[in-house]
Amino acid sequence: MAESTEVRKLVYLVTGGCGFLGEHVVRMLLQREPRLSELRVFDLHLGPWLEELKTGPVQVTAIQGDVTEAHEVAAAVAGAHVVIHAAGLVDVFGRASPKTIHEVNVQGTKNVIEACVQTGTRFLVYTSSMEVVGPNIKGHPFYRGNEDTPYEAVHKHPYPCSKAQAERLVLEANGREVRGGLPLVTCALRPTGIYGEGHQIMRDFYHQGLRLGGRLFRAIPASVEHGRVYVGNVAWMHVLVARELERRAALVGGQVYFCYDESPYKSYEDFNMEFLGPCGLRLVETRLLAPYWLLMLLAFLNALLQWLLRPLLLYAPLLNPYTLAMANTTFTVSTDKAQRHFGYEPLFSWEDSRTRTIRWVRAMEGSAQ
Ligand SMILES: NC(=O)C1=CN([C@@H]2O[C@H](COP(=O)(O)OP(=O)(O)OC[C@H]3O[C@@H](n4cnc5c(N)ncnc54)[C@H](O)[C@@H]3O)[C@@H](O)[C@H]2O)C=CC1
Ligand SMILES: CC(C)[C@@H](O)CC[C@@H](C)[C@H]1CC[C@H]2[C@@H]3[C@H](O)CC4=CC(=O)CC[C@]4(C)[C@H]3CC[C@]12C
Repeated sequence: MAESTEVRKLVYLVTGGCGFLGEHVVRMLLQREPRLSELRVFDLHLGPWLEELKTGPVQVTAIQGDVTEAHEVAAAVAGAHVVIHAAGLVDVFGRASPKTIHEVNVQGTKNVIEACVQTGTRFLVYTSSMEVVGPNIKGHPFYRGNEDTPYEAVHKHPYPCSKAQAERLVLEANGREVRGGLPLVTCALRPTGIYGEGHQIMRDFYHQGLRLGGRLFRAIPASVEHGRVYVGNVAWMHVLVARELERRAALVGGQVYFCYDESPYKSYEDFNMEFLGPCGLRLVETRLLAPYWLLMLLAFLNALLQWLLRPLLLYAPLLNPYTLAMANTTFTVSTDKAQRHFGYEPLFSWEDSRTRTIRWVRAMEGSAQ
């Protein structure tokens, strides 16, 4: 960890800094980056919690802005030493149009890259995703794979397509000359399914279970492994790689890193029950009641209903053809690339991550009663 006596001279910008991951990155930077003089938090929707951060030694600058607006991005980037680009439209439930997803995730990332080049910011960390790799449209499993594991990364859904395009743009920008004549250094982090305090999908599962009398119904075989990672460890990897980008530019620049930790390899639903079970929910076995063909039918009916209702209201259930296919395809990673390249080790153990997440769900429980 950097010496606490270090001079505070660095300016960081976190785009999407008020999101689920973004907030944890902001808080982790304030706790573990002693060289910070200013932390800029750029987001379409600023959170009220930012105000409480303005009493410390670091200047926290809240910037309400849109990454699809190049001039707003350039104004936020100008003068920053490091940009952590976490802003994105994370939608696999049909809430946003493919066009909007592309505008935010791809054009928004282009705007961030160009802003770095035009204003002279040299270090860019992009929050990519496991989805850039898979699961692919053919449902091929990716079992304990790494950054070099061969895999046919073919996608049709707008979200993984946009993340793959954005990641490619970031990696291709590595080495571009920025204002002042020095090279841009970029890298991309690929978290698996992030969980932890503030995870909206976990909140949705919890509320669904409350509505169903404390029960959730299994849709996915326990044998299907799905990679998950605690949000605090994702935030920590961002802080660490941002710190090492300058010192290890030749090694880290232009690289991708899966982001995972010691969270156990389980099915998506069984993993969620690690937190929802201690909060009173139980997972009902439905093997005989809900064969896969019936789940697919229900998923397609949900998609049809969403389309029919769209002129009237947004109907966006957890179960749709894409989410069912994702959940039903094994995708787990096992790699030491981040450890070898910039010394990443999870900051939070599985036990600590689980305890913190359960505490958060229980706090929701209190607010739900
Ligand atoms: N949630 C997950 O399991 C995973 C997420 N990721 C990536 O992590 C990043 C953050 O994701 P989450 O925190 O889960 O999502 P989130 O939706 O909680 O956070 C995204 C943030 O970006 C902001 N944003 C959206 N459109 C914007 C725009 N046009 N201009 C400025 N800000 C905008 C939102 O207001 C929000 O605060 C995303 O890039 C996502 O692709 C990667 C792997 C897994
Ligand atoms: C209704 C049941 C079929 C239930 O099991 C569906 C679960 C489903 C909502 C999730 C299963 C896999 C998740 C995705 C995965 O973790 C990878 C992701 C990476 C990201 O960058 C964003 C989130 C997500 C797409 C994540 C979304 C929720 C699932 C599809």
